[in-house]
Order: sequence, then structure tokens, then C-alpha cells
Amino acid sequence: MRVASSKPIIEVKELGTCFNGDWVHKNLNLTIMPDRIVTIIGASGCGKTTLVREILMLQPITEGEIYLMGEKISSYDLENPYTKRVLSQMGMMFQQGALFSSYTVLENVMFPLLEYTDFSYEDVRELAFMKLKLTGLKEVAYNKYPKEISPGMLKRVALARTLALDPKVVFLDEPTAGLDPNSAASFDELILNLQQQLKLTVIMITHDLDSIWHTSNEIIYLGEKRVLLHDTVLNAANQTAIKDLHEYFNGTRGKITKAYYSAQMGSQ
Ligand SMILES: Nc1ncnc2c1ncn2[C@@H]1O[C@H](COP(=O)(O)OP(=O)(O)OP(=O)(O)O)[C@@H](O)[C@H]1O
Repeated sequence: MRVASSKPIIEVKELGTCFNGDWVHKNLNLTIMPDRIVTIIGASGCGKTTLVREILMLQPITEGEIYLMGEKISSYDLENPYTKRVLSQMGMMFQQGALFSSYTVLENVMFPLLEYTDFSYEDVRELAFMKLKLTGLKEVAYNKYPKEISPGMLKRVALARTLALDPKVVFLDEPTAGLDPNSAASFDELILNLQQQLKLTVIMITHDLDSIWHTSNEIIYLGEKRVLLHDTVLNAANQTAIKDLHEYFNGTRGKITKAYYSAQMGSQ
């Protein structure tokens, strides 16, 4: 049996984010432990994407502190070797995949390896090949261009590229958005398998209730500019203190999904 590490992989302390006088986050505190799938939810515009961008130092914070693997990184010191090393262990899969249209599938996955490692071209090619295989994408697609493959395949390429540099933490922004139900379900399964196989910490933003129930260990609910709840999916779905969150899991759509997965959990 694997013994889980007891040290937080991400800590956010008293975070404040202000855009043009409007506070998106204020006194936001958050601790994420490693080796699990955590989903961030909350109303549109509550600052989910901004929070992730701040953790990845893609966006400056207004106040507070962010610690990655125990080290404070909110110093904007991107040239600091430790900051660089920590950030290199974080992978982000953007909602639109952000693939280069003029590169083939394989070249897209090779890109970060060529950019950030000293491996030979042949080794990079082989590594990219392996990452694509991990995502279950068939070899016939490797020499195609993004516009020639389906949305489900594009997501797999984007995921392979996110995994290229062997990150410990993977951020997924709406990974199943735009996929048909079958493709979304198989992408959920892929995330679950890879999390276990590669011992990843996965932090996901999604509105997909099936994905949440099927994959997530924990829910972080953002509201009133901070984290209002951080708990298991079942506890989040059963709580009644936060009205909007209750509605999220028990409204017309939510209650059917909840009934299905609660029954599955009960029968395990
Ligand atoms: N660079 C920026 N400059 C000004 N305002 C910004 C910037 N980035 C985000 N915002 C604002 O911050 C708020 C939070 O945006 P964010 O995209 O993080 O929300 P979200 O919870 O991810 O929303 P959604 O679920 O709709 O994607 C929004 O009001 C947005 O307009």
C-alpha cells in the first residue's frame, strides 16, 4: 500500500486579487494535499481560472502568499532556480488545448521537451511518443495536424503535452468541455487512471457533474471571494448551509447525477 505524503503540495494564504478596484479574491486560504483529484467549482466569474493562473505564476497576486511544495513562490522571482524548478513540476492543460496548428500532434508534444530539456531530438521524439501512448491516442494520429483530428483526440494531445515534462501537479481547465458524453466519460477514465499510475495531484476546474462525481476526491467551492467549503464530493453535495452549493448538487440536473453516484458508492 502506498503511504500518502502528509505535506501540502499547494498552500494559499490570505490571497487577495484586485482588478481595477474590484476584489475577486479576498482572504482566500487553501491547502491542497498531494496525490488526489481536487475540483474547484463556483459561480461564473468567482475567480477559479484566476486562482489557478496565480498559483502557476501566470498572473500576479495583489496580496497574500502562495507556497508550492513548501516554498513561497509569490515573489515574482521567475529567475530564481528554485521557483523555476517548482514551476517546472506544474503542468497546465488549457481549455482550448492551446496546440500549435502548424505542428503535427507529435511535434506539439515534443515542443516543451525541446524547449526545456537538453535531450537529443531522437530521445525527445521517443518521449513524446510514449506520452501520447499513455493517453491512449492511436499512432495513426501522431503525424496529423490538430485540425485533422476530433475534439476528443485533441484533448488527449493537450494532455500528453501537459505530461511531457513529468509534472507532479496537473491543472485541467474544463477538460471535458465540448466533448460528447462518450468521449467525456472516457476522458474522465483516463484522468483517473493517469492520476493513479503517475501519482499525480490533479486540480481541475469543471462544471461537468458526471466528471466531478466520477473522478474527484475533493471539492473546493469558491464564493464570497474566498473558499467557502473544502470537503469530499459527498459532503459537499449533502451540505445545506451554502444555498448555491446545495442547489448545484441538488437542483434539477444535479439531483439525478447525485442519486446515481450515491447509489454506486453505497453498493461498493
Ligand atoms: N486580467 C484581468 N483583468 C481584469 N479583470 C480580470 C482579469 N482576469 C480576470 N478578470 C476578472 O476577474 C473575475 C474572475 O474571472 P475568472 O475567469 O477567474 O472567473 P471564473 O470563475 O474562472 O469564471 P468562469 O467560470 O466563467 O470561467 C471576472 O470578473 C473577470 O472579468
